[in-house]
Amino acid sequence: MAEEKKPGLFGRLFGSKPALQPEPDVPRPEPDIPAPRPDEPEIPEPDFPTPDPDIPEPGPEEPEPEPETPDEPLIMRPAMDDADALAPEVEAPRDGPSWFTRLREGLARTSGRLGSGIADLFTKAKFDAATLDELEDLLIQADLGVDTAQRITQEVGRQRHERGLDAAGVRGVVATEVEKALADVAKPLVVDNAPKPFVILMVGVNGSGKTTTIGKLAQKFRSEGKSVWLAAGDTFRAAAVEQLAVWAGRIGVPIVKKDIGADASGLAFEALEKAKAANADVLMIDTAGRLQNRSELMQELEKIARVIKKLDADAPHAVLLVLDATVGQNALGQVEAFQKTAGVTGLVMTKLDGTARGGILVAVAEKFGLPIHFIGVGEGVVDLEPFDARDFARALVGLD
Ligand SMILES: Nc1nc2c(ncn2[C@@H]2O[C@H](COP(=O)(O)OP(=O)(O)OP(=O)(O)O)[C@@H](O)[C@H]2O)c(=O)[nH]1
Repeated sequence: MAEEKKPGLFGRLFGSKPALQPEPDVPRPEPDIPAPRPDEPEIPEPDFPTPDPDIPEPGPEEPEPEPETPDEPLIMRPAMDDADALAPEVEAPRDGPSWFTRLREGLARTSGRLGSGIADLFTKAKFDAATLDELEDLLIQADLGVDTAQRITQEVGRQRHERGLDAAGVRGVVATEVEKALADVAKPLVVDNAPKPFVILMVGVNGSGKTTTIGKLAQKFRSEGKSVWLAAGDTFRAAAVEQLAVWAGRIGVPIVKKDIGADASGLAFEALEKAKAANADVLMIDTAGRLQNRSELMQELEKIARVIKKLDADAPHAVLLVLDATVGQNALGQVEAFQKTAGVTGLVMTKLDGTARGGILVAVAEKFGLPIHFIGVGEGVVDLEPFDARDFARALVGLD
């Protein structure tokens, strides 16, 4: 019998259709880390000796770190350092389904449940107040939030009364109302280039998709011709550093990393120093996944932000909270906690393909009004795109 061919790392990162994630109640503590296959090119060996992990901790009360410390962080540079010389395999495929098609497919679980639920409402003898209550329940079950569900239901009731609505009409009203709710938060991430680099701090709970998102964004920036540096600030888990190094190697960008247990703020500081010296356009700093109720870990985030300000008073220029859509209502608590501690400036919602409750994005938008910059509907590099309110709203209810 022919052995089933497993997708390799390349397939997982850049093309193949991922298996849908289960819907966990809590964030998964240890996500799968893509491991390089033996037949794939090795990441280039560093030119630098392995540093002493005990780096001085720059802090506000402590002396400024010297520009050149003896314990240089490990910098892995890509074989090609030319922004135009992207390795061909990291180029996003130009053919294949459009983003909207992938978005629709990604949101199929949510739109399938909503769509069939709405269709069922029309099998009733009459569309009355009880039917509207059922519609409201459906919307709440899709995690759109009570306020939004009520508002949409009222609008459906009004339009049904005025002009009559069939199932498609109801889906249209839902899409329009969702789009209105999201219009103000759908904002692109603007990377401005003065002063360089634009520093992006990525935060979120374990397994939310931070590292993967950094890889996808780095690839995007590179394809726009920007020079990108990565900092492996998750100094708790060797696998996280390795995962980021795999992305860096494939995309062809330098990564700054230290041994496990090193101080994350010191690493961030040195990475910014190096990226500045290299005149990089963008520096993305990964951070350890943390539960929002672990105050000491949350304080570490504050420290990273504080320390890099010594080199650039405006850094980090963006603090992106990566939210896993499959955690449902937990996402609301995460935004609250990270907003307080890390000064979140924008959101990325991943794994919308792994849930039938993709409406959580609407609930988050309504409650916090934070910009939503990107959404993810799969593990592939093409499965993360800037957030568009109309596309999302239509895909959410299964409209073209
Ligand atoms: N289905 C699906 N999977 C995703 C998406 N985004 C990320 N993932 C997967 O989610 C898992 C966790 O992603 P990571 O990037 O490792 O998460 P992390 O936040 O860096 O995790 P920690 O290192 O534990 O903090 C990986 O298997 C990713 O491939 C998405 O949009 N859809």
